[in-house]
Amino acid sequence: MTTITIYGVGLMGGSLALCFRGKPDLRVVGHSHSEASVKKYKERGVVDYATTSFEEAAAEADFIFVCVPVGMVEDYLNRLSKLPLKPGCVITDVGSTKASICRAADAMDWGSSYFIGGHPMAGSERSGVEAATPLLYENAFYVLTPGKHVPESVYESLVDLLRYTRAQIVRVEASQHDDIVGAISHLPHIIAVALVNQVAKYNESDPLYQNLAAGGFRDITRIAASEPVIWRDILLNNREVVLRLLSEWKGQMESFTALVESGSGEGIEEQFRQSREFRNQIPERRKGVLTSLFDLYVDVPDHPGIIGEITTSLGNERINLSNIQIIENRADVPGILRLSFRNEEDMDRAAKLLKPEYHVHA
Ligand SMILES: NC(=O)C1=CN([C@@H]2O[C@H](COP(=O)(O)OP(=O)(O)OC[C@H]3O[C@@H](n4cnc5c(N)ncnc54)[C@H](O)[C@@H]3O)[C@@H](O)[C@H]2O)C=CC1
Ligand SMILES: O=C(O)C(=O)Cc1ccc(O)cc1
Repeated sequence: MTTITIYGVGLMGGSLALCFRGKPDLRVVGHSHSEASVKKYKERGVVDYATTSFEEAAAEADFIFVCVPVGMVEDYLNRLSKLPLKPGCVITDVGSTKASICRAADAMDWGSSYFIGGHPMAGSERSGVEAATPLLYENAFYVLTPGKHVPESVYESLVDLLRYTRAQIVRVEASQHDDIVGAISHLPHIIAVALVNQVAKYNESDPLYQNLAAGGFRDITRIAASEPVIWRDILLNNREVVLRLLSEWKGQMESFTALVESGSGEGIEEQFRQSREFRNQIPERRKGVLTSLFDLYVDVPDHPGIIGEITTSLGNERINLSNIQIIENRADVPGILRLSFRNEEDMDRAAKLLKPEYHVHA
């Protein structure tokens, strides 16, 4: 029997627990500092056993996943390194930043256990065990940052266990990871939050802003609804990278200001041409760090009952929808329905089913 212990059974830890739970010869133990959470983990059946005792949770573990906010990871690792862990125990984390966590872990005395940094590059703006799903990591990249002292066989044992997530493992150096994730995840979260807060201010004097904010605005600001504590820790932990990126971002904004000020239509077009080219090269159907849902867009004529017809025909074929949204529903334009699925197979089946009757696009 292999015991897997998860500290912090929230969105990420809970989703890992659901990937491992019930698999042959695996036992999942959850830890929380609060009694109420331990009760919840048990009631929801995400773990085989749950406890508030830090020591008891670690005692029999073969693998330990630390899934708490980034600002607490170092403290958890420090406490773990001082416990009599099972020889050969592999400790990993899921923190969104890697350089400072790995630096701190490298300086700890792990005895006969090993630390390997981890970051599953999938998630959502939701949080807590209530949002956990075993499908979270499917098709996503999962970064591992093993230090030099970690034997290959130990690294492989973690990779082997992570098969259950159906994620694609990538080995990256910790500081390179932080540079990349800073640009594709941390900066976008700041931009989304700043944009939403800017519009929220205008909305105070004219509520029409909120009413008209739909479609593209919702798309690029979904992540502005992310958990504040998690993001406070990420941005403060990746401080230097984030500050450099923000300074370069200011430069980007200044260039745009200059183009608009000088009326340079050609310059503006060129910016859009460049971004379109790079944007179109990004693979569409792999889950990235900013979760790409499996979405279909269906043009729907404006007649009563149409949405019911579509959802009923999907239901009859047992195709699960994860979300549904009417993007445009004015009298003068056809409506667009966005159907979101949890995986590619459901999306493809839905497209096949709906195509004969409706105009369906990705
Ligand atoms: N949210 C996301 O989409 C992603 C998050 N991560 C990383 O995963 C880790 C966990 O994040 P989530 O599962 O999203 O968060 P969450 O809020 O859903 O879960 C956090 C867990 O940590 C526990 N915890 C222990 N001490 C805590 C404290 N003092 N304050 C708050 N929570 C405490 C909570 O009880 C909870 O079980 C973070 O390090 C985050 O950077 C990594 C990839 C994606
Ligand atoms: O909601 C989204 O798309 C995210 O960006 C989720 C996310 C949050 C933090 C990470 O370190 C990785 C992924």
